[in-house]
Amino acid sequence: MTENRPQRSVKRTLPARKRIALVAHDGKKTELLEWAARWRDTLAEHELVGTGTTAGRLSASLGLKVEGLMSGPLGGDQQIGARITEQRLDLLIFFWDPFAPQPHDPDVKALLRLAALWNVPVACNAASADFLASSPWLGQPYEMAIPDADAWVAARNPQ
Ligand SMILES: O=C(CO)COP(=O)(O)O
Repeated sequence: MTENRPQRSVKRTLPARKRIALVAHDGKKTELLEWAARWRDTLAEHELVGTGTTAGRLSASLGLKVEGLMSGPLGGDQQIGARITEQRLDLLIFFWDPFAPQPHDPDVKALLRLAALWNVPVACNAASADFLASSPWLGQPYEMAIPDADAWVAARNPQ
């Protein structure tokens, strides 16, 4: 009986130009906009994506291209989770609101679970986002370990 978690890992290299998701709940949008304004020049070096409302506000206030996915309550968190699973996202900055239950709380939890699973760096508030944005790894390739998905499937399908 194999333990019910991936037993092997493989290397994944994050590119120098990161694909960064920016997301904030309504009660945290102002904080995220203020944070992003401080880091505008840094963010401009990377590819930005966000849930619908957050992306629209960031794009307008920063004057940068921010790809807009679906709004969070309509499935945007799940779209970002899918990108993480497909190794198409490198960093998640998600100012989730600890004081406001969301209609899509299961989606929020699912997104944070996938980020933890796939070893994606996550910032949940301005201080952690400062640490990520000031990291020397932000502008360089970064090698990390992720679960070996092929080995996981093979172990569950013994010949
Ligand atoms: O709800 C969100 C994340 O869970 C964010 O969605 P919006 O950016 O559309 O407000």
